[in-house]
Amino acid sequence: MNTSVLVINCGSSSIKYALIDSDPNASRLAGLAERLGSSEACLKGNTSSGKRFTQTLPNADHAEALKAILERLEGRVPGAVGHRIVHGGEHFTQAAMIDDHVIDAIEATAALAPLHNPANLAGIAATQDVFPDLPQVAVFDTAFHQTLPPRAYRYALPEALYTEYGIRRYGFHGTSHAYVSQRAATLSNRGAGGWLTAHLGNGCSTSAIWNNQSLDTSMGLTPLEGLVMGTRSGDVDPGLHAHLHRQLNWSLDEIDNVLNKQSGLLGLSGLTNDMREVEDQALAGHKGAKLALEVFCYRIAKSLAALSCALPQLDGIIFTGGIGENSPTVRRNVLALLPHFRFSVDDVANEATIRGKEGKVDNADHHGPEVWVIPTDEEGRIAMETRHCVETSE
Ligand SMILES: Nc1ncnc2c1ncn2[C@@H]1O[C@H](COP(=O)(O)OP(=O)(O)O)[C@@H](O)[C@H]1O
Ligand SMILES: CC(=O)OP(=O)(O)O
Ligand SMILES: [Mg+2]
Repeated sequence: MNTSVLVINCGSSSIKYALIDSDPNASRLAGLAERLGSSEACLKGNTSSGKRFTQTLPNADHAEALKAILERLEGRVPGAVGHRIVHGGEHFTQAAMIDDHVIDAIEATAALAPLHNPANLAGIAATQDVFPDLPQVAVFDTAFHQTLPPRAYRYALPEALYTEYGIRRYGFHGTSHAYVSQRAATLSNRGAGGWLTAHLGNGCSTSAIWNNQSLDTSMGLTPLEGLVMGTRSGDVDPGLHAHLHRQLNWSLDEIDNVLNKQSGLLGLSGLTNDMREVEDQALAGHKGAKLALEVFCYRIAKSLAALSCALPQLDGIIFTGGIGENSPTVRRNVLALLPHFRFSVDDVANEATIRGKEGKVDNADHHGPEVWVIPTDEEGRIAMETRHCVETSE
């Protein structure tokens, strides 16, 4: 097979893409088409000579944005397309060649990831229109977490809700947790022992990984459970839904919308879902922003402490995602809330490890668990799994 893979990560109003060669030294064409469906959609990316470009796409939908993306690939036709699919339910423990059966299975789980799966399906349809003859592969966020044992994936609910309706914890961001934990195991002397990972982007989740296998994670049936996120509440009292309905007469759709789109950093700060602005405003003394930062960090620390129960031993912790990779403040605040774990952060290294830098940020001479910052590479991992899936199906 021609070994370059076009990776497509379709969100509801954006598409991230990357054209990835099997030679890691080859230049990677990558970019983002955002605000799709609005009058000022925009495509940003790089060219093989490293130049940045920006292109306005008037009123573009997913299909039009994909066409514009393909025109930016400088004539390089990929050998396969790899799609990020957020929810694969229990059907998929690894990547799968896309056919009608796989599309039906993705549709069947769409209700569990309403912000993600419908957009992922739109990305598949648009790509199949443009490349009807290329192999297309689905790489699932949930697949890496299929190693969770029942004690971690079952809710304490009547059994039939699991056996008949698949209501259980699935976990997400699997390609990211898998990539960063394997990278840390390669870079650290500790190897593939016990690692806690914190993927902190717009969506946020933690995971406990032992010997390259996920043993527990903070997201559950849907990507709403767990940590505070950009606009998602994370954990709330399960009694909240009934309370809001009975007291405020809110419909299920209204409740869902508030918890998914108006909560998290945005809800707490009353300002923004963007951590950069939350930090700036917190420094300037804005009460809501200070509270948002405090709750965000406390909930991450609490989740990491809870997940440590899944591990026989703790070798280190890994921060990744836009916030994990770029915010020394969040990393410092989270670790300060975990004094029993004997982390020892090197403040200079912590401040310096931002903007795509990879490294260990603890003091070299201490004996506690290590602290790593590892920029995630969901696209690289999706390309690797896509290539493997195509080659083993040939
Ligand atoms: N320098 C920075 N300091 C703090 N947060 C940052 C910084 N750069 C990016 N972020 C945050 O990263 C988040 C986006 O993460 P990212 O992983 O890119 O998102 P996505 O989940 O959409 O891929 C936003 O909250 C953004 O504010
Ligand atoms: C699963 C999930 O939350 O994904 P994202 O971070 O891309 O929103
Ligand atoms: Mg993300």
